[in-house]
Amino acid sequence: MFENERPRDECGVFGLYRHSEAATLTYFGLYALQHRGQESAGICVSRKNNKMVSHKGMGLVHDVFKMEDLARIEGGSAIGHVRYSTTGDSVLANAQPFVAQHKGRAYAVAHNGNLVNAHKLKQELEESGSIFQTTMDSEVFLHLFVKNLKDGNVVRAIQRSVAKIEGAYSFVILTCKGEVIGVKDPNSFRPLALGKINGSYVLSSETCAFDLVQAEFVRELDPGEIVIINEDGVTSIKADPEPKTASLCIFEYIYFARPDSTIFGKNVYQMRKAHGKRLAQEAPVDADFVMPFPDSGNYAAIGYAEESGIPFEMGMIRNHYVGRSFIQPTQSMRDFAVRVKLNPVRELIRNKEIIIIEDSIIRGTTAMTRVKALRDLGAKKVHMRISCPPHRFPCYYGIDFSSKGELIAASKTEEELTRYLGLDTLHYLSIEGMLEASGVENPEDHFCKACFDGSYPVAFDPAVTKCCMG
Ligand SMILES: O=P(O)(O)OC[C@H]1O[C@H](OP(=O)(O)OP(=O)(O)O)[C@H](O)[C@@H]1O
Ligand SMILES: NC(=O)CC[C@H](N)C(=O)O
Ligand code: SF4
Repeated sequence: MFENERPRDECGVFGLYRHSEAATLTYFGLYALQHRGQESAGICVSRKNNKMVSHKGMGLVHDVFKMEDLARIEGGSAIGHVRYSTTGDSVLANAQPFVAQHKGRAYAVAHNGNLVNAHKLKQELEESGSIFQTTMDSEVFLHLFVKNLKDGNVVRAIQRSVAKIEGAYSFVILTCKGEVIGVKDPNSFRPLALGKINGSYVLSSETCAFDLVQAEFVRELDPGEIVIINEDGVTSIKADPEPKTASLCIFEYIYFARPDSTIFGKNVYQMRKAHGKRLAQEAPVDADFVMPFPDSGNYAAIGYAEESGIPFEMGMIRNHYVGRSFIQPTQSMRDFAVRVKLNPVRELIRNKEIIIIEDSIIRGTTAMTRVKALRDLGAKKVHMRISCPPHRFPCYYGIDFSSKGELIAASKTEEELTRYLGLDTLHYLSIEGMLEASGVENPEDHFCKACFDGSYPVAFDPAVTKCCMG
């Protein structure tokens, strides 16, 4: 894991029920979700006679799809996926949607999340004769699904299959009849929303994709809900019994989701700003200006500046032609990659006291090299404030930092980190501050925050690694 030693983005899913431009709109949907996965992209479209066509490739959405690819698969219902791997290698065979044929019928699934018992289930399935085509956790679901499809009842087969899997899943499923089905795990780790477009329905990881395709937001799926979109409209089947406590990934707000999206009932921009305001209350310090490490730090920095009354400056400029995460094999190349991404505005920095707002520190590469750059330009004092608590524990639910050794805050105290990063002062947002500023009732029963406090909502086998399915 962690070749680039940075948190990797995670997957985005999109689905659209019967539309003359289903493939093109799904392409635009994936474009809007690109920040969730930059490894591979794919679209799968239903056809008459229980068939499907798909187009998948490694890389970014605009590299994978040419206009002629979309024209070739246009029409029907469509589902799409942008991937960043959490289980299984980054190879074309693992690009999603994953498609399977069963008794002359095709089914496809696009998955955001991570199944913590996939390894065990795969062993059981192989014992009973299943042959796997990929090394992804997501494939296990489709094997269970076809095994449970004996009487041809798709919804019952989904219900029986989700009863077996554990962990995080927001699935978008396409059946050979063109039905589009959304499924959310009972903990609701990852977002998934329903929208309406020209009398048809659409599903997306984030609402920013609805804005792009001009769909109207209807609602988010509930924990454990299955939504079936077909010629009868939308049918919802609630989990039985209904889940009591959700564990929505709070790190979606801090880093992953786009600020123009509304997830889990709250706008991401406003949540980040509220975290920044709280950070200003918890860790005030005097300075000439507040500046973010863009992009994800921008919104908490606005909140910090507003609350503290200290001016806001964009002291560091982000190169927009570099992705969020990019794999570099050596430390010197990683340092170079961060230099490409973030460059200081030198005229602003000399002799100034600065407060940097950063959304998170994972390995510390960004903070280390960019603080040094500010020092080299003559900054008088450099304070850093982080708009989330220290990352001390790995994530097993769909974010790819699954090894404690890579998390710099797992082995260093705040004081040690201050020295290591060359800062005058460093403060993280407290766990209580993060939860209280979120503005939800009973946040302890609402969010997953396991990477900060180690209280994991779903049990997992720590021996299971990213490559355990190979
Ligand atoms: O401590 P590190 O290992 O350097 O990781 C943390 C950095 O990585 C992320 O930036 P990223 O480029 O992924 O996304 P962004 O442009 O949305 O901030 C995050 O916002 C931090 O800046
Ligand atoms: N980040 C994700 O949501 C990844 C989905 C799935 N576990 C995969 O590795 O493809
Ligand atoms: S462990 Fe952290 S990143 Fe993973 S789901 Fe929980 S809050 Fe999100």
